[in-house]
Amino acid sequence: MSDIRPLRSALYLPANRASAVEKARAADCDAVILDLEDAVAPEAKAEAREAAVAAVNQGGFGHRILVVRINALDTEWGAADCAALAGCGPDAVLVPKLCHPEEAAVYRSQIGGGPELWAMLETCTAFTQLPAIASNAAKANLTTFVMGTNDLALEMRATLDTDRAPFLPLLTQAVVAARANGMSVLDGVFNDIADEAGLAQQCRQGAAMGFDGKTLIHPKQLEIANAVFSPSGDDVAKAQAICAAFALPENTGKGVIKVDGRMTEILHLREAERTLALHNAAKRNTT
Ligand SMILES: CC(C)(COP(=O)(O)OP(=O)(O)OC[C@H]1O[C@@H](n2cnc3c(N)ncnc32)[C@H](O)[C@@H]1OP(=O)(O)O)[C@@H](O)C(=O)NCCC(=O)NCCSC(=O)C[C@H](O)C(=O)O
Ligand SMILES: [Mg+2]
Repeated sequence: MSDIRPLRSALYLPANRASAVEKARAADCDAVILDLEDAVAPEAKAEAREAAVAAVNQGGFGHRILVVRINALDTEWGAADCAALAGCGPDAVLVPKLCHPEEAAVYRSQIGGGPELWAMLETCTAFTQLPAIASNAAKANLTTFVMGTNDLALEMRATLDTDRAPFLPLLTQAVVAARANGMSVLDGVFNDIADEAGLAQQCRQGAAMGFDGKTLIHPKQLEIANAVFSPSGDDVAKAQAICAAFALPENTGKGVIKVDGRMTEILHLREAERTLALHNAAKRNTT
């Protein structure tokens, strides 16, 4: 479990906004996503692509997982984005609007073998195809799903508010598909930068649903996401108590014991070990 990778906070920024790129190098986040897609105007696509390649080559992002979100291959910019990123080394390339199971392999062949693929789940078609997309993911080293709730809301003609009632079945499907295939899964963005209470509520909702973390659009949002998606002091204390109880000589070989009055099985021990590993890894990522 020592290879656990915290993904509590993934900060998007337009790749062609130099001041934001500089801030991201020191931001308290687990991943940085340099965007070439919706945050970049059509006339600035080439400049943003060059800026992303320069930022990847320059490095300086420390422990942060460095991701570049490209334009889709069915746009006029997608092929050039893939070619540019094949020549440099981000940790991952985020594919927007993935719809069909065979698409990940096409992106993989254009980008080459280096970076992981991540994919946005943000079209209605993707959700009709999700089990097949997820079960094909490993072949293309597609490791992570990212919810695109803005695009989904647009296509569904649904209302995207803090509670996200219309999206709950889809959010759950994304988590289930990811977990069934050993993938990570990140929740969508919260657009109202000033609404800290709303962000906290939505982070708690995402954490309770099983997401690894949240995608974010402003540095002000990082602290809340990091706090909600990190194990709390109480979580850590409970996990330590479970590990300690199973380690007692009288509990050797037992599949179920009582810890603090609660039935506790081996599956709870595994969960406790994961909580402690995530706690330690998250501490290492704290700037
Ligand atoms: C939303 C913003 C355009 C707001 O920008 P601005 O009004 O300039 O904000 P501030 O004045 O508060 O900025 C203060 C400084 O902080 C830096 N900054 C701002 N945002 C970021 C960021 N995301 N990362 C790093 N640094 C950031 C600014 O550079 C300012 O510094 P300085 O210039 O020195 O004063 C802006 O926040 C922004 O562009 N956010 C990211 C937008 C984005 O990437 N969108 C695309 C991804 S979201 C998406 O597409 C969802 C998905 O696909 C879906 O379908 O749901
Ligand atoms: Mg989108």
